[in-house]
Amino acid sequence: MLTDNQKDILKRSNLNLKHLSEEKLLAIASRAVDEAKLNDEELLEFIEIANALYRGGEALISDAEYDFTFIAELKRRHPKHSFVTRVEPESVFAGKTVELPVRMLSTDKAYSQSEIESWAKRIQKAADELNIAFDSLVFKVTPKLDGYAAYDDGERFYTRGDGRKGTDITRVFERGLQVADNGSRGLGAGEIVVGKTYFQRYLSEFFDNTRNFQASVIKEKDLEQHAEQAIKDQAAVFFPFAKLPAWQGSWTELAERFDEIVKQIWHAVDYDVDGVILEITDERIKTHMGATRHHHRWQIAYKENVATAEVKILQVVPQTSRSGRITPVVEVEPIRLSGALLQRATAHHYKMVVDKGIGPGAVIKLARSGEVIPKIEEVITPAEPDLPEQCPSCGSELVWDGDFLYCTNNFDCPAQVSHSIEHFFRVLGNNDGFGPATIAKLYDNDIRTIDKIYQLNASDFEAMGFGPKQSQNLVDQLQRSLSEPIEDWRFLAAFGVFRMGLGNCEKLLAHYRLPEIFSLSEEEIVALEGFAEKTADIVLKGLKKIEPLFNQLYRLGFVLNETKTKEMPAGQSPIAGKSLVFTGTMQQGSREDMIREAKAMGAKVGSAVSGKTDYLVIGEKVGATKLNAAEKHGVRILSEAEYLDLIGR
Ligand SMILES: NC(=O)c1ccc[n+]([C@@H]2O[C@H](COP(=O)([O-])OP(=O)(O)OC[C@H]3O[C@@H](n4cnc5c(N)ncnc54)[C@H](O)[C@@H]3O)[C@@H](O)[C@H]2O)c1
Ligand SMILES: [Zn+2]
Repeated sequence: MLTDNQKDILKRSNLNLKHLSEEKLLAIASRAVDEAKLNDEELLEFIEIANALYRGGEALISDAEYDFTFIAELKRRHPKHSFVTRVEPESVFAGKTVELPVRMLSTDKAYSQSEIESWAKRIQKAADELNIAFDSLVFKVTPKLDGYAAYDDGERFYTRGDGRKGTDITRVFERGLQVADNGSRGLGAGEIVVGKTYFQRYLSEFFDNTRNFQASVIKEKDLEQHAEQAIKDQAAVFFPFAKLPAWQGSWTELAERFDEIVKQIWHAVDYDVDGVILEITDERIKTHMGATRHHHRWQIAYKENVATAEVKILQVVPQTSRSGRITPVVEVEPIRLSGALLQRATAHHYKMVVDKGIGPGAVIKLARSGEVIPKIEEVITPAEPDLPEQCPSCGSELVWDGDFLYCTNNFDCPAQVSHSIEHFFRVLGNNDGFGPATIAKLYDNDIRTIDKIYQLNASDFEAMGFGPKQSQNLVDQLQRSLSEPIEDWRFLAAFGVFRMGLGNCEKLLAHYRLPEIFSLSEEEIVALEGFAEKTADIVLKGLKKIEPLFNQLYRLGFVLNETKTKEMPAGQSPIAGKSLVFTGTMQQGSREDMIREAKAMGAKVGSAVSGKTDYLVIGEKVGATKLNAAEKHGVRILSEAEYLDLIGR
């Protein structure tokens, strides 16, 4: 049974059990029902409820189960779902909902030093792009408080809410809450926490856990007497991140003394801590790297991985992918890890297989970090690897390109051809029947391109050995794929151009219409959000390659829903035709992103203020030159918030 407190939280969050019964909810929580057996609605309802209960201080399951079992399953089914890509909402507190002064995001997470190293590489790239010496950068490590995120602007106090809008809980300060360490008000983001030792001694009798206690401090209009006392005793405080004990130093030192530094910072405070936060301190890098809707790219949380296991490798099987890359699939002795049965692991490429000795008999440490197929964390006992000499599909010679082995057969490697066809029908998503077995049979009958498939009629299928019923069904399904409407970006993504997954196709088609994308220049692609120079080059080459097939299929008359274009019609955009200059550090995203958006809305964006400038948009830490110039020319100055208001965001 759910407790009364839990029921109360669900009621306040406006969550009802629609797809699950209470019994099933609890059965899932106790893992008596496997997550894979849930349909999408049930899985999502379970996650929503777990999240609300967690935020309300009455968690139903452990964090590890939440992250590695349920969110991992959701991520596998719907990688773009808002629970994966945005800040998870919290909505259980009494008080007025208000816009937050700055956006409060979640954090990106890493569970191994190698993931931290990849993050540092992204910082290095940003430093290179800005001509800043990477070695001169200061990294900062602080404890990751496991309390309640809140923001103190000096006057008002807010919960994190959904990251954009929080709840005004200024009353908590009015009730006597202090800032940790005799700190002053107005230090920005932090967490409401309670001392561990104090909790054990005075509060554990009345509250299940610290989270439960912290939630009660925020949630209740009338404080419980022990909570009131804890505030008086300054055991429960607001701890601004700016006041946290920190390690600071260069990347070289951090990488060298990683374990030691993490351990020291992890234990630097007497509060519940669920990791450490690593971030870069240089404002230029922060602005340059910006943020996703979920986290700042210049910050990352390092958490301990609870789900690791040591297993023996049975064999490493080469598989040829759609692009001809040979992927090593590592098969291991089956093992259960945080609830799931694992039988295989990913090694990124054959270079890694060779370097690390990933061969039959080797013992490896697996970590399940949010992905369904676990990563190889460490090779404990290496073994001689088996390197494939030929493509496992067509027997052609293999060549190395960088870290990867490739099949040299670009025309009729069965694996490449079949995977491309399969990919096409799967991504379209408006048909059934073209799975691996069907496609293999077509391949054997010399039907090896998608346009040829669309020319087949029922008797052609029958002649290839498909039964009469299946043959008719295949023809019906082809017809259905042509007449059932799909988004144009989905259609484009089905061609499997390297780097043009669903997301990038949608971005591209928000600016250009379908056939015209084939005549775009590299500059035009680079100008779009998310397309760097290197990507643009690869995308152009990829588009060239599919153009003939695309034209043939496009002519068949698929029913495509056009993506809504980003450009607003002039007159409707409040900044169309206006001349803008952006300066300073922006809080709501990177300056580059804002500039791109402004351009897409029809504004001209310059770098210097002149008599022609309409608006100067200022972030934080603005130099005097631009401000003086604006004053001199009578240019209207807008704060970041005023600007976002103006464009209606
Ligand atoms: N058990 C459950 O049922 C359940 C349900 C939902 C979420 N969760 C847990 O919550 C996590 C997601 O929560 P989240 O979005 O708060 O993300 P998160 O765990 O990544 O934490 C992000 C937050 O860390 C805080 N933070 C703490 N110390 C900090 C420091 N030193 N510097 C900067 N920021 C610091 C910030 O307030 C920031 O908002 C999940 O990974 C999961 O483990 C558990
Ligand atoms: Zn091949």
